[in-house]
Amino acid sequence: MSHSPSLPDRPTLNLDPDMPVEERLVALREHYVNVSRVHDELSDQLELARDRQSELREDVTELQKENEALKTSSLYLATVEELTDDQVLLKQHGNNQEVLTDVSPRLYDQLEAGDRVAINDSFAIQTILDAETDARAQAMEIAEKPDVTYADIGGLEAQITEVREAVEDPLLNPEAFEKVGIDPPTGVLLHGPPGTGKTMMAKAVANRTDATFIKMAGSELVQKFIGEGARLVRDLFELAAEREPAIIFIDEIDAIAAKRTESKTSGDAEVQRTMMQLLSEMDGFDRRGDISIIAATNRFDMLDRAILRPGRFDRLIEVPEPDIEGRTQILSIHTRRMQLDPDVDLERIAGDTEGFSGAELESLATESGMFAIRDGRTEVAREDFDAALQKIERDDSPGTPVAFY
Ligand SMILES: Nc1ncnc2c1ncn2[C@@H]1O[C@H](COP(=O)(O)OP(=O)(O)OP(=O)(O)O)[C@@H](O)[C@H]1O
Repeated sequence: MSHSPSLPDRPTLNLDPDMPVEERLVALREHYVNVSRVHDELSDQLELARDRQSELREDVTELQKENEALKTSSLYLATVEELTDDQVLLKQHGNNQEVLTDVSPRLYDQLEAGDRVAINDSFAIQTILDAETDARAQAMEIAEKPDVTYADIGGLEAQITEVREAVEDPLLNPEAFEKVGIDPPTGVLLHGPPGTGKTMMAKAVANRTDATFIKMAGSELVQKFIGEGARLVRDLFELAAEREPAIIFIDEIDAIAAKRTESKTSGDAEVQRTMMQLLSEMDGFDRRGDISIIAATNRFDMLDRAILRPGRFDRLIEVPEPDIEGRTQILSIHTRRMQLDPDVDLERIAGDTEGFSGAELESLATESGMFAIRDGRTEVAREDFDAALQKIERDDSPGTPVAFY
């Protein structure tokens, strides 16, 4: 990289008042010549600097493009097998395909055989994965003790009771199951429309039992970590064993456990491998009560029945859209930190929001607060809820179904 050239010395002019006029004139001429030279040198330098600036701008644009590409495209994982003189031999995970690829000198210097890297469709290396950016860390959300409690969940009393029996009791009181001589359920499957509180329930059990909450999203396993699904599932169970007591929460399990389709693309094979790994982890799972598995889906109809066999997800709990009573409770939970004008009638609002999920009721409350803020008030009034409701209904229409179940 070029360094900035040093600046030319500033010419000095020493005019002795006693000098004859001619000599002063000569000195002035000389000074003029020097000043012009310095001016030319500085102009040259300025031009060089401008060139450099536009080069750097191009670099920035290039890097921004790379950055965008990195954010938007699907990435595949590969391991560096060997570094040749100026190329890198990679082995792609999942299909074990070997490819030789070019790399920039900057990346080349950082690479070592054995490194795990993310590559794009054209096998260009996008990033080197270090311990932190390793797929395991990215694919799992881990919380020591999530802060959601049962009191934060509205309208799901029966479901909460079932979850507590199936997950909490075996964790807190395993002897009871031993004494009675039954095995606790292996896995609990929560199914129902989006935004109805499934994730919240899993977090609340973890909170109650002081368990580590480890979440993995099925869709990410197959879309983002192509070729890594099976390994990540294995890692998930290993991590849970390290962090006992733990609750494994697999969201959108339908993404890895959908019924087999006719098409036989490699993507399907990869999904199958991920699901087989999950089934084998569950089958080999020694249910001692300190690790619980909860999965959730909005697409119960799509599930491969193999995952519902005894010893797998053998406890099904339906989490429906809230009824009017549930909606009232959810609204009161999400408005409990707000100052409500006495004319706000949550039951009436619940009556007007048939078909709303918990998540949608939460946004209704937030949206109402926004209307109050816009109006310069701290108290939220009935008309704010009316305006929010109108806005949400307008945004949803025409024809976008609220839930898809
Ligand atoms: N029953 C409920 N009580 C209170 N809040 C709720 C309820 N259901 C949903 N919410 C609100 O909606 C948000 C999303 O809910 P959650 O993530 O539990 O839904 P989910 O059923 O897991 O949805 P998805 O299927 O989309 O993953 C929560 O953070 C919460 O604020």
